[in-house]
Amino acid sequence: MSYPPPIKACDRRDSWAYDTVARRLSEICLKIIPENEFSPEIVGNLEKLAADIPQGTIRHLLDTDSRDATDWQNYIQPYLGQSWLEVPWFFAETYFYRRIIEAIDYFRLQIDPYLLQKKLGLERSHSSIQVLSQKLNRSLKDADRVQTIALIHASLWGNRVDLSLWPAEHGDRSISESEQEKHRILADDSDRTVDLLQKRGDRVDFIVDNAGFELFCDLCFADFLLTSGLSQQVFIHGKSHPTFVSDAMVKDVLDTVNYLQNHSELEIKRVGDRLQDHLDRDRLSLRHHFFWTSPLAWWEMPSDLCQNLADSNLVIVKGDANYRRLLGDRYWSFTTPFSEIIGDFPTSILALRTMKAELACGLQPGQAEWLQKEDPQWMTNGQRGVIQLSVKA
Ligand SMILES: O=P(O)(O)OC[C@@]1(O)O[C@H](CO)[C@@H](O)[C@@H]1O
Repeated sequence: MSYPPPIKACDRRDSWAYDTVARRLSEICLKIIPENEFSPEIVGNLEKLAADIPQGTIRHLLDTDSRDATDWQNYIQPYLGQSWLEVPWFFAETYFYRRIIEAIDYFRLQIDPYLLQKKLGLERSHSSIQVLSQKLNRSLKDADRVQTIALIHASLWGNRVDLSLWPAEHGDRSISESEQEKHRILADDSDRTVDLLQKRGDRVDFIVDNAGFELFCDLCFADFLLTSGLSQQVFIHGKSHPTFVSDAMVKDVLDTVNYLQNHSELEIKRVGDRLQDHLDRDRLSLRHHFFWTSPLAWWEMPSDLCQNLADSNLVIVKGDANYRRLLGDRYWSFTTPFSEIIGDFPTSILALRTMKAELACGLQPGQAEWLQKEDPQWMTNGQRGVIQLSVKA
């Protein structure tokens, strides 16, 4: 298969990619200093990293005893000596978050630098958690097509809250007016997804994205699948180390279930209790793999993970960074069909993504041009999304 070129920050100075590398990454790096109590040495490491972006050059990692060190040596080799702006944007970002792991000595100290943001993100989405909990508890009495689509949409719009973009202190961005939202879904395979789940939804895997409200929405969808009987087994795949500020790890899933279970409001507590029961009965299982923190495209997935996902009936991939990984973060034509890019994925795959980066696929002819006139920020302001399904026969 021939691939279009990868997005690079240096391609366009007015791009979101350029703004992310030239400005946002160093801001994200410096922001975690006051949010944690790091040693002077670690603070120095972070300040040096922030000062190095974007004019500095790519170098090998120093924490060479970490489990992912050999893989990262291979990832870095082709880009040694290039500037942060010249390398592919997806490499620059995943490498940046891995450089933070090095700077804070994460694998030895095990400090999640984004914990405060994750905690605030959950606590400040309280009203939306309350609304969705009530909807979920009621929906379980009649888990029909309409309810299933409602949970698909809730999982999609839960992605709109991304703490690397809208830090939790900016208030509750999670409330979604689902009915008025439909026109903001640029490609909607919800119905075909329900058809697939009703036929063969025994095992569903979520490649989750952000902790906080988005993870809560994904856990509600998982609970709905298991409690309704649509699925017998759900796997949640988290990141192997803190990354992209709010990306969820296994520990964040357990913390979220614990938060729900100990909530004073009964509707919320009921969701937490069911999720704990699913975990206790091994119907809900938690996994992580270093592939999900790598700079690799989905078609470079290691065989062990590929074989594991091949046993799933449907892999649900959440969020913008994971979507970028599915597309290899490349300049596909906006009308290239999603299934053409995803083609050989080991099983059926559903992407639920709000748009926060300048790439897209599977749109209708003329749709992108219309959107550009309607809203020049349509690809990056998180106000539109896609629900795209590629079915493995
Ligand atoms: O995966 P998420 O949380 O939906 O979004 C993450 C992300 O969109 O945030 C940055 C802003 O564009 C990008 O670098 C990255 O793709």
